[in-house]
Amino acid sequence: MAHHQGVTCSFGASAGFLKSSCLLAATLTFDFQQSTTSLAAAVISIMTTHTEDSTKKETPSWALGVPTKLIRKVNIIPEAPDHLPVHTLTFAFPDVNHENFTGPAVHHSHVRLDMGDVVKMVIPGYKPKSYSISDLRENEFDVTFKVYPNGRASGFLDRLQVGDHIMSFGKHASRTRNPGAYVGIIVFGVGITEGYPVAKAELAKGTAKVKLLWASRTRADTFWREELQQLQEAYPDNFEMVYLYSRETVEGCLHGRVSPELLKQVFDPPLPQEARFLSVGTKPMMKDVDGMLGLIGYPMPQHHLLPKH
Ligand SMILES: Cc1cc2nc3c(=O)[nH]c(=O)nc-3n(C[C@H](O)[C@H](O)[C@H](O)COP(=O)(O)OP(=O)(O)OC[C@H]3O[C@@H](n4cnc5c(N)ncnc54)[C@H](O)[C@@H]3O)c2cc1C
Repeated sequence: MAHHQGVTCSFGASAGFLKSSCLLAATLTFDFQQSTTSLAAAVISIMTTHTEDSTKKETPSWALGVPTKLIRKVNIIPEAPDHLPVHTLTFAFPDVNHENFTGPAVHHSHVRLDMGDVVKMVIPGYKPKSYSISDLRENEFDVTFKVYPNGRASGFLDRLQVGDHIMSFGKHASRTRNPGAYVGIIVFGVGITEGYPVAKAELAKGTAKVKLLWASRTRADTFWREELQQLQEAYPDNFEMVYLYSRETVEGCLHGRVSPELLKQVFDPPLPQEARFLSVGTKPMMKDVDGMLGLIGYPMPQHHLLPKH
């Protein structure tokens, strides 16, 4: 899923460097004998060596990431014939100072969930792939992901075992916040991993009204329903959750697909000029939603909650 434009990094690595970085990543993933600290020190030293040896167009050293240890793995949607599995992986913050990250890479503790920042998971032999951080605690962070059939990145994450390391780094999404009293969030499927943290953050910031529309195929494709219910209870006047299912009719939920009419029905801000929107899904889905919002009186980018800068 491509939640947002332009955050996926493209790699122009030379064969030689790619090979050594894969080897390094593989070693770091499977050698559990060493401590994270010594692994991190090794990576930083290799990053430095690489910077000295490489030619301009090669993989930037900042994109190698640092060893990041998986400490918990929880299945939240089991695999079934009619839906794909979803897991939450909890990683410990890498034991590396923020100052050791260069370029656009940042330490995981610097990722801003309210701004839609991401963590880049460096998939060995492939490339860094973006994942929203679904929760950030004092010394650890969560990534919640759907496992796609033959998915290179999601398949690799799926095969990680507790105690394994993966190379990763944080990255700002280069967005600004365009405040408004009314925030509408439209998420498709696993896009809730960004939509829910942003909704929580907006409520914590005192946004008068936050409405979250979650479009899924069926109820079984959704998760965190209890957490979302708790958020509703914590902010009875400020938060509203709307479930929309395209392949199932469920009492109290909408049925159908996202359309201009549906968006008009769900989002009815008292002061339209105060309305801000965020959509999370594949690039075409987000583009479609922008078009639909434009049709019903919310032209973009004026009404974006988190426009790119
Ligand atoms: C900013 C950003 C944040 C993201 N956050 C998350 C997140 O929090 N959780 C998460 O699970 N993913 C997230 N993604 C998507 C993630 O980066 C990968 O694209 C996703 O895991 C699929 O990669 P893959 O290599 O496993 O699949 P690929 O090898 O790219 O594809 C494997 C198969 O799955 C299909 N497929 C891939 N993506 C989708 C899709 N979205 N819908 C339907 N079919 C698909 C492909 O068509 C192909 O057939 C995010 C993407 C971006 C850009």
